Amino acid sequence: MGCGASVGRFEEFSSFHAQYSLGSIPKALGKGSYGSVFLATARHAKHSSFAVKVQTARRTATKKIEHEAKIWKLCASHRNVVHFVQMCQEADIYFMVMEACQCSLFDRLIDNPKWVWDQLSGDLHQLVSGLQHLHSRRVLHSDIKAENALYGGPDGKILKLADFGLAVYITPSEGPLTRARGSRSYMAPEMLAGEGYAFPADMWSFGVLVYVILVGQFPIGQSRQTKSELTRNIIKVEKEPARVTNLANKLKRAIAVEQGKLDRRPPYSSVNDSHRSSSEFHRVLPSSEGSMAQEEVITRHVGIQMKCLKVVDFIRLFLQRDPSDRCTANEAIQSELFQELQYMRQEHRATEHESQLLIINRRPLKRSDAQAEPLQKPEDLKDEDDPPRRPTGTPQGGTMPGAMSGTPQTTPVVTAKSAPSPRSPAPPGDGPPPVAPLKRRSQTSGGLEDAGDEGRDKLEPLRRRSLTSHSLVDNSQGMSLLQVPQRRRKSASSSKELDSAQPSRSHSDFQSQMLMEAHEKDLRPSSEGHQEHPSVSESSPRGAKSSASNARANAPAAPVDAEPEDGAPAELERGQMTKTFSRMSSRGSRGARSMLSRDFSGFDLLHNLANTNIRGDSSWQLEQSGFDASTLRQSRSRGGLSSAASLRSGISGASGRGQDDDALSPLHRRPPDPPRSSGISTANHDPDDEGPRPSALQRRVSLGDMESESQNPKNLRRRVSFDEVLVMQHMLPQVPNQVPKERNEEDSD
Ligand SMILES: Nc1ncnc2c1ncn2[C@@H]1O[C@H](COP(=O)(O)OP(=O)(O)OP(=O)(O)O)[C@@H](O)[C@H]1O
Repeated sequence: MGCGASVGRFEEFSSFHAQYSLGSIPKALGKGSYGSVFLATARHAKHSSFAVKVQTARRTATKKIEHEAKIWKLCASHRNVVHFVQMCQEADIYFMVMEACQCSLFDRLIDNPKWVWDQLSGDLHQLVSGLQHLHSRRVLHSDIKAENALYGGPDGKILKLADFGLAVYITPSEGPLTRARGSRSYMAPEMLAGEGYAFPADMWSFGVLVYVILVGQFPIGQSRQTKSELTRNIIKVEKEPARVTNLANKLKRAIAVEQGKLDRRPPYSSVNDSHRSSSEFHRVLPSSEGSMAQEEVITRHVGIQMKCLKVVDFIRLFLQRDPSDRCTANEAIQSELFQELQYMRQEHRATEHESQLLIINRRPLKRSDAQAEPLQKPEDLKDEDDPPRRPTGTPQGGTMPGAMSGTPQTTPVVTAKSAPSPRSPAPPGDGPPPVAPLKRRSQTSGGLEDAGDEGRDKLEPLRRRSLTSHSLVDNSQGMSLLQVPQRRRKSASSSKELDSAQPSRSHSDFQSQMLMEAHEKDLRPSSEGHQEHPSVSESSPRGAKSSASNARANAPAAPVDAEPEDGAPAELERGQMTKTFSRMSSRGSRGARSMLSRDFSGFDLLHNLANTNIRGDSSWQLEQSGFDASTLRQSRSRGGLSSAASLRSGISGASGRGQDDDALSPLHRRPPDPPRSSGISTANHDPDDEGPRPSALQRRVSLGDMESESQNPKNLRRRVSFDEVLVMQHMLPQVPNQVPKERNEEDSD
């Protein structure tokens, strides 16, 4: 049974303009496939701002609009779901009134891809909480992606799930859904393979989203592949995406190498002060005192890497090919990641050190990369042409909304990879502000009326449509994200933005525009966007619902996105602090060059690991299967100061236990006066470059350079260390990603 029937009919819609005002010039907040979102104010309470999604029945089927509102109402009563206010209708225009948010997660990723640890885990926790709520109400969102997570709440810090246009209410009596829907890059393999899907499909999409947040690219797919190629690549994932596996392995190896350096270095107390002050060891340190210990630097590296690994392991809970191996939202909320978050929030309070452990997605995310995915027809609209779902054998019932409320989350048998703790953390408090330089939309009480008074020149252009595609970055060449040249970004197309200079319009004018837009849309082929997913037909024709095993059997043995194996480990000289430091600063010359060739910070490390080979110390190169972070923890715990510090940063940067602020904080204090002449350019490369073009200085900064020239004062800058660059990241003004403010074209294959 389709979900449309299960949620009942809407009451008569009231008039929108009797209750709300769009202002003399409607202020656009965003534009989607089916309508535009504007800022509105309530007439009876001028200080109340709302967002209203305006859709025309000609553009979007009435049934779909009503279905979206019904599903939304079922699950809107949660802090991590955008609040649904009401639906209004005037003629054939529908006004979906909702809580106004400030920006989407996608906007945030593009505008400022920085994350600090507790903020990241807090945001992820909020997303999982929203999903948990949806699934507990038996609502499958079906379109989890960065564009559909909005920052809202009183201070814009609460992440909320939005856009229920593809959501489905799954009754207990219904079998898995079969029609693929959503954004292809986020679609679960079983969905694309036509194997039937349910709530685990949302969790796969969530895993993809977290990977995008962390790495800046999709776990599967390449930039120039067609939809059918992407579909095949997703379907033929063996157990989990190869990129995820490789990234985890590289992180483990890198951590082992760094830990090995700590074990090899002489005890801190044995370092001769004269040596420290006379050697380059002192000079390369970025702190004002110049007294940061080597182990602190390494400790910081390990801390970042351990955090990266934690998040990658978290992602692996969801990116499992077999839906029954995937973590449910209920299980995810109890994962180790969130347990630590809870500890930090309640007992430890993140220190400055921890909160400044930057996780930066430096990938030049581009909106032009994000392609609109032809979205699928909601389930309730395809009753006539869809095959019936397979019954599950569960008792009939639960077809009315009232039956949903008490229905627990009953996903198919899903097992988390790691046993969650029985202790369920309470939802964390609001995280730190998502981003400082976010382009926040005005939500002042004056609303649109004021906007009109202030002049139309100040109107914010229509928020570019933000849809995600299968192709953020071409990873096929195994290039570091830092090495991937940013393509030339197109300037914003004024024709695709709301003309901020258009004259003030009356309601009828506005209505006319909506009708014109609807007419234009109707003229386009496939304008409804409800067609069968082409890729589904290509890769898994309907009626030929291949099983997972069949789909995998048909796939080539090696994943297309498999990455090269890690390279041979580099040799590490024991007991020489300066050389160890230099080596530490340049793990693998290739990686170091890459790191230093751009503005660089903590999570660039992850990018580097994700895309290049790592060379480590052979004695510390652990077998993948034998590696265990807890083993490292135990081994380090025997080693005194360095051990404690490393563990505090590495493990407890996440866990927050045993923080040694004095030992760790100097690195993380932001220098008061940012020197601009650091020698490291933060400018983006020419988008058309074949590859990165580091400056002469940057080219010199390599492992060999640092070691061979380390005693020459003239070459001080050449010995810029990993961590110096880290700190420079703080010191230098941020170069915002230059993202074309253009609306994406829809894919057309
Ligand atoms: N409550 C809101 N507050 C602020 N902005 C919003 C709100 N809802 C939506 N937007 C903006 O409008 C854009 C389009 O909204 P929405 O995704 O609901 O439309 P859609 O037609 O369903 O889009 P899609 O093509 O993703 O299906 C969003 O990407 C977001 O930027």
